[in-house]
Amino acid sequence: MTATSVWRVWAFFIAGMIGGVPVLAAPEPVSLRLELRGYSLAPYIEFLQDRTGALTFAQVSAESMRREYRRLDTTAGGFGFNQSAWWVRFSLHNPNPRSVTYLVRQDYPLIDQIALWEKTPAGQWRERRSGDQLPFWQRDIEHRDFLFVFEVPADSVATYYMRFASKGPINIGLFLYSPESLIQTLSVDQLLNGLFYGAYLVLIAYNLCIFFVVRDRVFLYYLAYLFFTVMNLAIHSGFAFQFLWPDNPDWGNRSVGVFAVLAMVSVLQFARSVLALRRHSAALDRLSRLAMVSFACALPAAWLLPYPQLIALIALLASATAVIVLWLVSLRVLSGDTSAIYFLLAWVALLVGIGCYLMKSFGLLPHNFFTQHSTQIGCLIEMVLLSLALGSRFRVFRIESRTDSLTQLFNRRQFNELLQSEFNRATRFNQPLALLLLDIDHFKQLNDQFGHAEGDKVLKRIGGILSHSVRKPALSFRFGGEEFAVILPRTNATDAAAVAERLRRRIAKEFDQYERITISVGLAALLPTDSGSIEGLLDAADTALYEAKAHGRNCVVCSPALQAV
Ligand SMILES: Nc1nc2c(ncn2[C@@H]2O[C@H](COP(=O)(O)OP(=O)(O)OP(=O)(O)O)[C@@H](O)[C@H]2O)c(=O)[nH]1
Repeated sequence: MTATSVWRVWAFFIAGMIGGVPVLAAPEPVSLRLELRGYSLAPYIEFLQDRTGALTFAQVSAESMRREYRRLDTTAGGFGFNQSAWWVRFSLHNPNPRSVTYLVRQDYPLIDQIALWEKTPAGQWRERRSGDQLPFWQRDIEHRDFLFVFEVPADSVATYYMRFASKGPINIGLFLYSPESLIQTLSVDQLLNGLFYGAYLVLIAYNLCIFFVVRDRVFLYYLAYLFFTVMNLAIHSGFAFQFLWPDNPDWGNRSVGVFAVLAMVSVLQFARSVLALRRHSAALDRLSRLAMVSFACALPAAWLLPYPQLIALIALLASATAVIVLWLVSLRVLSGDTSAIYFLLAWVALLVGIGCYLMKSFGLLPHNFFTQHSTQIGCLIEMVLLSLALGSRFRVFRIESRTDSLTQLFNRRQFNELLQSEFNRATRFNQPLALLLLDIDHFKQLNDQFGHAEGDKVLKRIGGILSHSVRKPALSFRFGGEEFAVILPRTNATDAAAVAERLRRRIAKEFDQYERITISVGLAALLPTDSGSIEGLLDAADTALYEAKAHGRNCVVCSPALQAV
């Protein structure tokens, strides 16, 4: 993700440019007869744009200004970035014979200043102030969103005014709740947020443990990206202000830029590392490093630039990061990198999540739980898939660590492990086990005459012949240098000798462009007994190979000590 939060802000910026279509007819008051649960006030709102931000409550509430108000006919008022203050007016009708209490929730928490005016029973206008520029404890109710409590007198219509002003984007999303319904909504909210952030904490703890075990830096980069992503989500949902820096509204505003940049730098570093760009493409690696350094240079902007310019810069960087990562990952997918496939799916999940959020902001999708939280859901899916990308990378490493890179046969390390396990199995089930050691004859001469590169080609071709000719349960290995090995489980000396002879002939026929390429084979077979050992088997095969060389090469020799078994 490139700073989820930034996309959210970007959404409001764009929504602000196209949203808020004015409708002239004044809206009806909201009737409080209803059991209101998260009831959107949007259809009941009138708004007034105060371009200089200088109008006073007395001015905007004057009868002469009545006609200046416009109706908001969208589900959320995205007014984007501007210098204006936005005045909002709505009325609540209480037809009941007693006063009732209701709450209004503003669901976008990054608004600098919110003020609310209501009439007291004595007929005076009373002002209440909130906003993320005030310390958290000054709120009516200490909640991450802005909550205002209203007491609507019996059998009356009460009108309320609100003023929104912010250096960031303005998004007005007002919802009405009865106290009971708010408690129900908040408890579901809490459960879902607990699950969501809990899942992140589990991912962080799990990957931290893995990092301590495997000590691979890619986990650190992943953890950094994970952490900065959670911080971005927490900042934009208001949790960070509520729980992390409730007394520091100034840092609250700057943190938007700081964590967005850190998330972008860390995702690029993670992509470089998990896709092993340095190994696969120096050009792509340089490009991603360049992007990282330029993004890191934007960090001081969080302190130096005015907020709207900062957000514009970050939105630009976020778009660049989205494209760069998509490009890097797609190129690696085309090269057949499995980790990159997971990475691509993860990135797509994130972009789809952001896309749904943007479409909701534009009114193209309905405002519901999924569209409201699609960015968070996209992020979570992204993080799980990135974890799988890491797992796939380790699978590749594991395969590489037991494979010989030139011949693609198992390497010596794997030989030791598999010989041990085949030996144990043969002992347990009292079955025969045979071992062939194959060595190319006069390979040094071939290297000297045709060069090392040609020697490598021969090794590769012999590796190919072995892997095609030796079928499971038999296993072939590059034992080292110009030497190969074949383990033949459940095979006695006679059958093993036949296999060895077949391989010798096959290789002798294979190469006609060089003078002649042949192999010598040492064979040892045993029926494991208490006295038998792996070392004994290996020594016997080695001695037999030595004898094959001594007998003029291009032949198979069975170890006399063991062949009778
Ligand atoms: N091209 C190439 N040569 C290798 C590789 N590993 C070992 N060699 C060469 O294999 C040759 C082995 O030489 P020697 O041990 O003298 O054996 P030889 O020439 O095959 O002689 P005999 O085994 O006695 O028939 C050396 O020249 C090594 O440099 C490799 O990965 N690639």
